[in-house]
Amino acid sequence: MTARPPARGIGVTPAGSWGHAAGRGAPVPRPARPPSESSTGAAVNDAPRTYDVIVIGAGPVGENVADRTRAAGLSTVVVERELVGGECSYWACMPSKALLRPVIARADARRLPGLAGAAQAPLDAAKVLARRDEFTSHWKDDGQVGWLDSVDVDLVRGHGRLTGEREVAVATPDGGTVRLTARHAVVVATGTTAALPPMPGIDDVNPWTSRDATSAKEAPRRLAVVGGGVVAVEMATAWQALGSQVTLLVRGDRLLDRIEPFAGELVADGLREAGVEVRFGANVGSVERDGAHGEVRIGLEGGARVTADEVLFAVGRRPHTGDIGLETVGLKPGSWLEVDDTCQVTAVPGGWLYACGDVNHRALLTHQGKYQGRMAGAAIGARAKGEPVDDAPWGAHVATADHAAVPQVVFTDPEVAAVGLSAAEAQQAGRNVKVVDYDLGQVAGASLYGDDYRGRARMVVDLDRGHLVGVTFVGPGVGELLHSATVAVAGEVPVDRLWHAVPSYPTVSEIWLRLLETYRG
Ligand SMILES: Cc1cc2nc3c(=O)[nH]c(=O)nc-3n(C[C@H](O)[C@H](O)[C@H](O)COP(=O)(O)OP(=O)(O)OC[C@H]3O[C@@H](n4cnc5c(N)ncnc54)[C@H](O)[C@@H]3O)c2cc1C
Ligand SMILES: NC(=O)c1ccc[n+]([C@@H]2O[C@H](COP(=O)([O-])OP(=O)(O)OC[C@H]3O[C@@H](n4cnc5c(N)ncnc54)[C@H](O)[C@@H]3O)[C@@H](O)[C@H]2O)c1
Repeated sequence: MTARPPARGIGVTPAGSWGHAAGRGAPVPRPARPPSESSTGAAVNDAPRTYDVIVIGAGPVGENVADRTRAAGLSTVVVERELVGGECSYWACMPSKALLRPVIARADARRLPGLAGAAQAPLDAAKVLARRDEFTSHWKDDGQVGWLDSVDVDLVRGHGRLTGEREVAVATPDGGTVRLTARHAVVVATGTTAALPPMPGIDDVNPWTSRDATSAKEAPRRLAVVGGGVVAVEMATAWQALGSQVTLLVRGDRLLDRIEPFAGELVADGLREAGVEVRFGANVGSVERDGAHGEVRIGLEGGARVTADEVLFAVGRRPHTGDIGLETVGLKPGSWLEVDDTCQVTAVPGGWLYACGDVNHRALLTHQGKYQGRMAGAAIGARAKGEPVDDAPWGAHVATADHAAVPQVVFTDPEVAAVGLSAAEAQQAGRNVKVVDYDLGQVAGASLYGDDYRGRARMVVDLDRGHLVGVTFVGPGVGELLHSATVAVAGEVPVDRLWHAVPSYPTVSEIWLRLLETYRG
């Protein structure tokens, strides 16, 4: 990763140059390296190397923790067993969005007379996949390793395990062991992997997981997708457009069940219009494949069957904590790591163990994990220097937004963009709220954006506190609107003051004016 991304050029920009770590000015002066430290991952001797901070896992979150602890002047080492940049850079956010961007651009073009005709052709799947490969730097991490080096964070390649308080042993690829000791903190940022449900036949069919769905070299003729969450709807959108006939098997009766119900409804409509077969109440009971490469037969409860060339299971995640030595510090292997708002693991005494990102299960999103990394890194820095920790809500060392203002964009057609609480969540939390809905297609900027614009917006106003606690937009192009809502929710901007925030005419942002007019009656 480079601190300042180079101008984008195919084959030049490393994965993760897209901003996982903060941009910064001059490098932070590095403390003198103790004799036991090495700047390489090679096993130099058996003596433990001592650092101020050890980070296990160099995904986007581990990188950001390391960035912040180095900025605080603490010597820092990260341990990575695969690629520096983690799941997000190589098998999740970046490749999936590289696959989806042309799909969404084409859908937008098809809504514009004068352009629609030119946008009827199928996507050139080979070129889309080649661009995806560029965004993953062909699954090489030299760029991000270079970034670590540029900020004086050491890297040890291998599988890291806790071996006791402040101790980590790394099993290196050459069969050696590097022992590390932390003066101040060990941060677990080991992320997650795809969960597979226990089911007859699942071990024999070699199902696709999110890794295959983001790195496949060609579109299967028929793809069955199991799940109704974000991975399922995004990957159904991508592969249907890239040439597969997709069948989406949803065990419940709606998509995206953690977001406002109208989001799932509009996304289901969009998937169906794109040619995806969406089946609700489809509970998969068994899977079997004809030989090693034959078709997959998926048995649904009730007796129905679906046949496909590949089956993707997108049914959630499990933490990478099964083999990281949790038992040596009194924790249960395989568990999510519960943390306080500075990301200290609450069940481990002494305050030296932190967990950031997916592994703490607060919000399985890159941007939110990176935010936790920034806060935890700053808290570690303050504690190491004996400075006060600002842990009041919204303080400098706490990830308060995890509870109140987690934003998420789902890159489907239409897009979904949501932050904070849904109406149902706010009501369940006992809040006195007013829910305001508006048809996005009635906004001038939206109708200019594309003909027959279909979308909807909702804001949830806490009447006792006088500010928004949740906003959801669904419609083409709404992803870029979301940050305005995040600022309103995280900033607890009084709704009366929002009335003075004038959106430009004629943009889709005028939805704000319409929502506020409706609220005020
Ligand atoms: C298909 C898909 C698309 C997604 N799209 C988005 C999106 O658009 N936007 C978004 O915000 N989020 C998205 N996410 C979620 C996002 O990928 C995760 O929230 C993010 O990767 C979490 O970062 P992390 O650093 O916590 O973990 P990871 O990215 O999983 O990184 C953890 C790292 O730790 C390493 N590691 C694990 N165990 C060890 C060990 N014992 N020793 C050494 N190293 C170890 C791993 O090799 C890995 O490199 C998507 C997820 C999926 C599956
Ligand atoms: N654009 C984005 O921000 C983005 C994109 C992809 C993933 N992600 C993140 O990655 C995480 C993982 O995504 P995901 O879609 O795998 O998980 P998810 O938790 O979002 O959805 C899982 C879905 O699978 C269903 N399910 C669970 N067990 C099942 C079973 N046995 N059979 C059938 N269905 C089952 C659930 O009801 C749910 O609909 C999410 O938390 C998400 O936030 C984010």
